[in-house]
Amino acid sequence: MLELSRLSIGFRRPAGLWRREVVPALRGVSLDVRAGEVLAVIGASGAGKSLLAQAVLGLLPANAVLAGAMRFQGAPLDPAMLRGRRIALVPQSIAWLDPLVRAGRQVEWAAGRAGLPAALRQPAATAALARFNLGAAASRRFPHQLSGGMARRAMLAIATLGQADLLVADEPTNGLDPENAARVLGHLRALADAGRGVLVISHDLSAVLPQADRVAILRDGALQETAPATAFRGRGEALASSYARALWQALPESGFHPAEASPC
Ligand SMILES: Nc1ncnc2c1ncn2[C@@H]1O[C@H](COP(=O)(O)OP(=O)(O)OP(=O)(O)O)[C@@H](O)[C@H]1O
Ligand code: NI
Repeated sequence: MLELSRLSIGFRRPAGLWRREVVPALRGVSLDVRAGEVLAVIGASGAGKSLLAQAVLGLLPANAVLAGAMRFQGAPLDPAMLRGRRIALVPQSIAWLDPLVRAGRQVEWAAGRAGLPAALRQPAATAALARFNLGAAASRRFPHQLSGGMARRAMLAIATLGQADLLVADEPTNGLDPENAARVLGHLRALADAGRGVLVISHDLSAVLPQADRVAILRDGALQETAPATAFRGRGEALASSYARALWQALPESGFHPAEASPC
């Protein structure tokens, strides 16, 4: 569905009086998202995860330089044409919500953009908010009256309300308690099971692993490997990169204790 080939992103900055240099941020990343799957992109803060999302949605800052190829459903990707219709984004920042408009109304707008007739927009918005555990009281609030986690769930309602084929969710569980986080990831899983493609970005491998089909590991702008979620078991012998193995072994659920492994 989505194919990224050798995608590189850098940022122009002045270097002396006349020259400009490009500081690399994403280096030759190739990956694909298939219909029906959840692909998790995992990496530490600053690894380039959000840049990947911004590139796919055509939302990179003006000083960004992009190289490589992006294709969507077999054709060169034109983000401006597809954004919000065929490709939806759950942004990392809750500042994407309009501060002057009540949350429920913003979800209704999304229903309008999805092509629903006026009479159906409010019930659709109510249902979308309820899916993420938000009721009428939250719907009436302005963004600044919502908690961070509530605002994130409102953005999830907005992004998932349409019929987008591909959903890109950038840190969709940040600020959520385990119950709401599980609900969010469960819904993303259900969208994939219904045939959509889901690219979920997170710094938290253990949170997304149970719902992911494949996991792409980013480090300092470079892809370390893309592995099936089933490779994250045992001591990570099935993982190709030492970085992915170290990430896995650091999790309690790996059951790996370095102290036990070394004879001392
Ligand atoms: N507008 C910009 N100008 C210059 N550099 C930028 C810009 N936006 C991002 N970067 C750089 O690109 C790199 C990757 O940023 P990105 O936001 O993709 O990280 P991330 O993996 O999403 O991190 P986090 O988990 O903290 O959200 C960082 O080194 C960042 O400083
Ligand atoms: Ni980010």
